Amino acid sequence: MEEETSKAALPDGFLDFLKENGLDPSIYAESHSTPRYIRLKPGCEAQIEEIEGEIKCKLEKVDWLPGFYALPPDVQIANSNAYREGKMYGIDAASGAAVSALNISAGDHVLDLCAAPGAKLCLILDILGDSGSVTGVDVSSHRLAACRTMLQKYALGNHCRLFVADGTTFSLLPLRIHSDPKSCESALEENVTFKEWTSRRPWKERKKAARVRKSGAVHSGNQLPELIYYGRHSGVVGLNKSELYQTFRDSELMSCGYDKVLVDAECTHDGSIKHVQKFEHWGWETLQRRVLDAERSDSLTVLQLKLLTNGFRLLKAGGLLVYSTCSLTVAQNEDVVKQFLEENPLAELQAIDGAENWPSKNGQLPNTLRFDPLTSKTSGLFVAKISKLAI
Ligand SMILES: C[S@@+](CC[C@H](N)C(=O)[O-])C[C@H]1O[C@@H](n2cnc3c(N)ncnc32)[C@H](O)[C@@H]1O
Repeated sequence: MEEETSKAALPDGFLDFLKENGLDPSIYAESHSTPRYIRLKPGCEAQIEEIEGEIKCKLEKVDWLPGFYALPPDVQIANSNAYREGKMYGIDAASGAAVSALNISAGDHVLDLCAAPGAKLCLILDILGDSGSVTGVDVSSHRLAACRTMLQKYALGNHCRLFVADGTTFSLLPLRIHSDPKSCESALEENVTFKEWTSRRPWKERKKAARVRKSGAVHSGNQLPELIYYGRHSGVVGLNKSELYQTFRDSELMSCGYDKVLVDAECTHDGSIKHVQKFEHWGWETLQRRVLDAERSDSLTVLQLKLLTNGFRLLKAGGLLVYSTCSLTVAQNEDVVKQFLEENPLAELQAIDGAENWPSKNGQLPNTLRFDPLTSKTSGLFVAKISKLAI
């Protein structure tokens, strides 16, 4: 009966899309009761009762994912003081699982290749605390600007730098040597150093960045990555432009690359029930155009493979990469990973620690995982963990 209701609520085009991709529409049957999830900023756990009082509901601990809490789907948090003051984040538990699969430890240098709007990036920074670094990259300048706002809201930016760039060609290594944050020159010219970041950028610099964006150079990968934010301890302060934008040989990447890379790739979002639900308001025709278009799906798989390949190139030997999408189609997940493994003999799929207790199912490739909304009571997500072997 419930399945019938959900089928009736989904448009024919979407049902056809699910059928073509071998996906059972019943995974959306309980979508309207899927909980929403939050995590608390480290240090705010003692304030749980106060927060519960404010949002007028109990925070139910997610027993399989430390630090996460479930709430009924209709509870609003955006207007609460706790949210406004940056004490809690809205983030789906499956997203938390993707970050957990990276096994981040203190001091890691992490690359987040599709970072915006930044829910996973913030979690990574909270795990790292006062150590390591995070480099966030996204091709969309307005989405990455929202990510920067989030870093500022949660006071998380100290060890982070953000670049508007094409993740398929991004080529900057982590800055392992931290420079002197007191250096105080402008970095507009090659030979002067970056001073502390400020939101008030010189007019000339803003104009130049706008020109580059307008020309489409970011998308074509012909332009230097645009640094739109860097924290005091991100390693940028005190460098000059040529030091920041140094290029490296691929052989150097094996020892100097990132410890961890997250490729949370652009996808059709069909597994994300929250995303699908938005189309109830935007109109199902928009879903047809943005999600189901076959040509778009084909070019997406090419993009996903390129992002995964470049993310892996930037990983050091012994490092770990997580590939995730909020699509549940095999084409955007197992097929992409399979082709990538065939082309990259140094890549090996790894079991995800702790996943035996997660409400996920096995993917079609060994060690890959699928969170479907019905079984997991989370938003849909595919997760694969890949290590880079030494030569
Ligand atoms: C699924 S979202 C990432 C969500 C993000 N990781 C988070 O947790 O908030 C995918 C992102 O990929 C970005 N993207 C699309 N093509 C890209 C490319 N070629 N290089 C880098 N980012 C890209 C999109 O702008 C979008 O922000």
